[in-house]
Amino acid sequence: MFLYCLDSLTSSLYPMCIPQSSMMFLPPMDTRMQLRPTSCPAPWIGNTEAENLQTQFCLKKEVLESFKSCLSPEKEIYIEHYVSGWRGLVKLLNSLGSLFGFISKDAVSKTQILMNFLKSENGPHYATVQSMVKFELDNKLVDVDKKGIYPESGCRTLLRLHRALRWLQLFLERLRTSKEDDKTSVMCRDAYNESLAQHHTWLIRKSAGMAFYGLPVRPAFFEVMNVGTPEQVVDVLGKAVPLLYEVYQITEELYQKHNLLDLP
Ligand SMILES: CCCCCCCCCCCCC/C=C/[C@@H](O)[C@H](COP(=O)(O)O)NC(=O)CCCCCCCCCCCCCCC
Repeated sequence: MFLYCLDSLTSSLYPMCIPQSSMMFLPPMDTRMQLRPTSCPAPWIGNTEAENLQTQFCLKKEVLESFKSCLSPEKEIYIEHYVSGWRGLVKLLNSLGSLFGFISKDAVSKTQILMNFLKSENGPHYATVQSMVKFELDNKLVDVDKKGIYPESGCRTLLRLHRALRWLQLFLERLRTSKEDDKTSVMCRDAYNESLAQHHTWLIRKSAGMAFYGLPVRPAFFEVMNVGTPEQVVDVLGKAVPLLYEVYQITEELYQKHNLLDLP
């Protein structure tokens, strides 16, 4: 079955092939037709060129810089910048259309939980991932074995983003080393199967698998990142991937040390 999908870059329609057996996981037709939610206009569409420049998403500025600033010289991870890196990614995701809405909604909800902790009276304890872990464990604010009275602790919320960070790093590495004709949907699916998928229910895995078919082709995806020529994109990805890996590894070791990698 072919569906026509709005190309997020050129606003033209491009065909995407969807297996018939998977159609039941798609959102209702009226949602599919409106491929970009009105509340999330494409970031590059403004009334004037100046507005376009101000509102355009930029991978380097909104993601790379945030993840760079989230590491302190002592290798502590600042939650505020970590969250801001995720928010940049959500902005990019929103620009790809409403097919990805259920993913961005979950990411927004998780970043919001962390921001709420940061703004609360306990805010200073949530400055870094390290201080958050210490504070929540010392004060028994984490459901360790099964869901209980703290279903939305900072530790379990950040763990979900942490697992997604592994997917992101694997996906970006595939993109970086890909050739022009390689399929973004395949790169995304392989990275997902190697990481996040094992933590997701069957329904989420099927829905995510369907959404991947809606990804723009590689050249269009590179343009959405807005960092310049394909060579420049590859260069930025070459800086982003090791950085994301470092943030991932620091969190992974911390969570491992405290037995937090399987929080319900
Ligand atoms: C560009 C393609 C984007 C594909 C995204 C691939 C990841 C697929 C994730 C599917 C998540 C589906 C939503 C629901 C998830 C939750 O069930 C699940 C468990 O939470 P719970 O324990 O509270 O129930 N949540 C999670 O695992 C957290 C998922 C967070 C996903 C954030 C993804 C943001 C993606 C941003 C992509 C931007 C691409 C950038 C390329 C330069």
